[in-house]
Amino acid sequence: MKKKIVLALGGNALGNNIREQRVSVEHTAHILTDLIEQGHHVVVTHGNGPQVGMINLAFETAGKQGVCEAMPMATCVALSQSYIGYDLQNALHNALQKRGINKPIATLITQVVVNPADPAFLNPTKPIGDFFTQEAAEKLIAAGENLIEDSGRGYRRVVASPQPVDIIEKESIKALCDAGQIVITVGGGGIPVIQEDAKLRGVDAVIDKDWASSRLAEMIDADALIILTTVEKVAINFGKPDVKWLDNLTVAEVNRYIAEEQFAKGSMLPKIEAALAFAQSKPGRVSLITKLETAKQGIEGKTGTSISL
Ligand SMILES: NC(=O)OP(=O)(O)O
Repeated sequence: MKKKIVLALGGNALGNNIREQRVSVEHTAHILTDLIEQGHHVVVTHGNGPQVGMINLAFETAGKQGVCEAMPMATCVALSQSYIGYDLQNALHNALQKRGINKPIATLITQVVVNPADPAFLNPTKPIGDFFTQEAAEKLIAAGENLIEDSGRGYRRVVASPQPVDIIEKESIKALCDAGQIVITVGGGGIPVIQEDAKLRGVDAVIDKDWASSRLAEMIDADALIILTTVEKVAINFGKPDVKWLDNLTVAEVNRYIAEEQFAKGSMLPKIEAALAFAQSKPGRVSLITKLETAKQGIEGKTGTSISL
């Protein structure tokens, strides 16, 4: 069955730097083309953790040298949307052309409304940019910066990550989808903005792309939300001898595993919660968590971890 699918690309679909990204998006584009060739209507979203950190650091460094002013984080997210969107749009165009598929592709600069009273503004948790050694991190923390240890891989800067409340460009996304176009949107979770009287103002934050993708999937009435990550399936008792890889889950089962603290905070837990929110928003909606390489089999119900009511 042909489906309207919101597909959230993780870091492994993009790479961690400019060179890796160029190579990774070609591979990603061929897999997206497989889905498009099957007749699925694909809306692509993506993360930006490494990229937005790199952009922010570049402007901060240039600012310290008096070359230009430091760039506000909301503008750094906008730059990451356009730069990643360009690479994806270019690679997808080439992959589609190679198979003789003529389909318009549009990358949409997307603003996402957040609540200025969101407690996340008081507790930065979203890792961005490159990794630091403990020694380097301690110096930056002493200088007033926010860094945390990220999943045993080193220290990274962290910024606030409020919940997405609304997507300003949702009607444009719907119109492009309805016209049969491939849309790349809510890149990096969307540009975080707050509503002040009748105006929108960018704020210093990076929204979680899985949560923004879940909200988007609801708003455009998608059939499926696919969150791509580094593992083919979600597991409970992960890293233990009795590890169990999960196939098809109900909302109730997921809630039970969350209560048992089966999923790592800042890693699998936000993916599960975002997937759960979409799956329980309406009967018939399905969320799937899997790897980029197994997305096609996942849609066919052959692998991945799916969640439905
Ligand atoms: N914005 C966001 O969630 O990016 P990552 O997925 O790269 O962390």
